Amino acid sequence: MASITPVNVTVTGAAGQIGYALLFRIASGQLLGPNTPVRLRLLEIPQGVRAAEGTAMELDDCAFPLLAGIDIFDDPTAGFAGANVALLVGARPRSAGMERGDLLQANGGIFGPQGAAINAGAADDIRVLVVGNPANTNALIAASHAPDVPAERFTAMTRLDHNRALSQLATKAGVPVTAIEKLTIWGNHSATQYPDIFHAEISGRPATEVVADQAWLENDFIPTVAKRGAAIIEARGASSAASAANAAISHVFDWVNGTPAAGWTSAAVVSDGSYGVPAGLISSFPVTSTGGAWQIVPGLEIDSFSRGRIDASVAELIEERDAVTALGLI
Ligand SMILES: NC(=O)C1=CN([C@@H]2O[C@H](COP(=O)(O)OP(=O)(O)OC[C@H]3O[C@@H](n4cnc5c(N)ncnc54)[C@H](O)[C@@H]3O)[C@@H](O)[C@H]2O)C=CC1
Ligand SMILES: O=C([O-])CC(=O)C(=O)O
Repeated sequence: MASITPVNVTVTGAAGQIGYALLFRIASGQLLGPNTPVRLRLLEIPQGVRAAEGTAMELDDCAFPLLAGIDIFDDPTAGFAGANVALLVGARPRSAGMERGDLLQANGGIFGPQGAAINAGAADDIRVLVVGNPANTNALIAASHAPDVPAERFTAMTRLDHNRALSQLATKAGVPVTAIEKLTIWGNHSATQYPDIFHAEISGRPATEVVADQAWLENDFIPTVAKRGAAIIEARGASSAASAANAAISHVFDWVNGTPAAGWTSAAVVSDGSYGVPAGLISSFPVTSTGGAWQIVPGLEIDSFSRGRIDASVAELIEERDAVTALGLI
């Protein structure tokens, strides 16, 4: 039986391509589970509102039993009022000739005010997933503008990278993805990310024994996973949308409902200093979820190959943090 009070879910960039792949799945109950009604709050820029209205008409036309209402906003304060879950998808993409600093500046102009609006009016149990790129640093900017919200409630998405790695490893090993456990994405959602199979198991056996192929690992697996976003853009003429929406659904579902007893998944969460990642950075780790909170999997041994790769991606995160600090964005 459906519980009575709907959960308020705010989605930014609702009229974009990920938004279109995401909203119907949220409304059908896949974000929070089959007993939880949802009220959608769509946040767009003014130019996106008309298209969001069209999507809302289609959502109405699905007559989803769990969809308790849809509201559309172009003002962050209104859009995040009462939000229990916020999916920050809308972001400023890099355009031709744009420098890295310009990109960070433009996104600071989006994620700073959105963080402040979350701080001002979201529900006490607000959980935020940042999808819009550069996702880790956008999450850091939003969190820094929300001093009253625990930093652990701001996360960034590396679940798509995790799923990409699962799929590549399963294909190489000739097993279903369900045979694989304990794979990890470390660091930044960027080409420096490190997909780590050194703790992974395939049907209970060490993945590095099943796939004893260091050349494949270094020259194929790691670059394929890390550059998959660019490969999709090249092939499709547009960036990943349905797979990104799918990953966002899984991230939030697991956060709220808990991860299975065995294994772990990957998410970018605020570092507590684990694994040499400076405290306060939002970096991808192996994580489990219980009681509605992510926990970083403790105590894994990190060999020197992995250490170098993790450090390189974390160095990029530090650079991004220093750049947005210098720009006065955090
Ligand atoms: N973390 C990840 O794994 C992935 C992240 N992405 C990122 O997700 C973001 C969205 O991707 P798409 O949906 O394909 O882009 P899109 O360009 O199709 O849609 C973005 C939407 O955001 C809206 N928007 C822009 N600024 C906004 C603001 N301040 N408030 C509310 N809405 C705003 C735009 O009007 C547009 O409708 C991009 O930054 C993309 O790089 C994409 C795939 C994977
Ligand atoms: O590069 C992009 O805009 C898309 C992206 O993050 C991905 O597919 O991982």
